[in-house]
Amino acid sequence: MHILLDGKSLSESIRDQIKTYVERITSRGYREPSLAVVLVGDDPASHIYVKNKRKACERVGIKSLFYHLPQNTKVPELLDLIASLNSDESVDGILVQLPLPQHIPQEEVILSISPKKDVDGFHPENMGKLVARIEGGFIPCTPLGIDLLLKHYNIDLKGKNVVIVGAGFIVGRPLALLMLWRDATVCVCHIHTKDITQYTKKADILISATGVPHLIKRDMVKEGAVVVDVGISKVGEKVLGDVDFERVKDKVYAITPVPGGVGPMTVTALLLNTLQAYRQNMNLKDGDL
Ligand SMILES: Nc1nc2c(c(=O)[nH]1)N[C@@H](CN(C=O)c1ccc(C(=O)N[C@@H](CCC(=O)O)C(=O)O)cc1)CN2
Repeated sequence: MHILLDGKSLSESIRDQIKTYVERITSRGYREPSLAVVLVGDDPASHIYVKNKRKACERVGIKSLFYHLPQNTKVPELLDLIASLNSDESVDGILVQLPLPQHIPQEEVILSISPKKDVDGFHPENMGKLVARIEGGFIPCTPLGIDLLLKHYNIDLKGKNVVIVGAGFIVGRPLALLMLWRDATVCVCHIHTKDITQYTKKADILISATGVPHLIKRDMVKEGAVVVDVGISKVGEKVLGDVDFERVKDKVYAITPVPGGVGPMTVTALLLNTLQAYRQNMNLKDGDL
């Protein structure tokens, strides 16, 4: 391995810059940016992610408003809350933590969030901008975090074979669109793909987002590839990624660790999206600050 793609340290440096920006803007009399975080139910992992997101907001001076609704919340109650957040001018971004309890239709909830406040980038208007390569929409946080990480380490994507394992709504599908936007040749493998190794072995850049611990073995990776691991699974006391890091690391040019790779970049991308929502809401232009 030549390079460890260190999302933790890149995140710290981006968050320092965000903090400086927020301090500067508030010292000039503007209000602080704000993010409303909505959590429905008691999924333990979601609780941890939400706690981390709120802590990250507070550290950079973004106000976080937290709405914790019970597991048996009725759909209209959640939609009413979102409607009131949509019309509250002091709220810049709205995030509904996924997954939602089974009785709540995810699509209906996502559609109810104002695209201007959709800092997760899941609303079809923002996904559409990703398809059409229109600047100014919100890019989903994990794909944006990966893009920033690859850019920071000067990993060029133009004409490269990017193979994504996992076609989920939060990572795989929007990431494929973003990689296409970066002029990569993109292949997406999913649960019905036969013999994924034939694809992964051809990847210049292999990105796995399945949540299956150690799915990606040494013989599935091309020599000198860049490997990005989005998976996080708890196995006993251990946190494992999708990639068998110890056996893969000396075969590749660059690889992300788990933890400390893509995870912190996801949260940092959320802070950047919230800042973007704030600047658009406050009508701030680049020259203003
Ligand atoms: N509304 C959303 N819901 C969900 C999203 C999302 O982007 N928006 N993504 C995932 C979970 N997720 C953020 O919500 C997330 C997962 C993991 C991490 C992270 O920092 N991981 C650490 C390891 C943490 C551990 O030890 O368990 C790391 O990789 O270093 C951040 C965010 C589903 N839901």
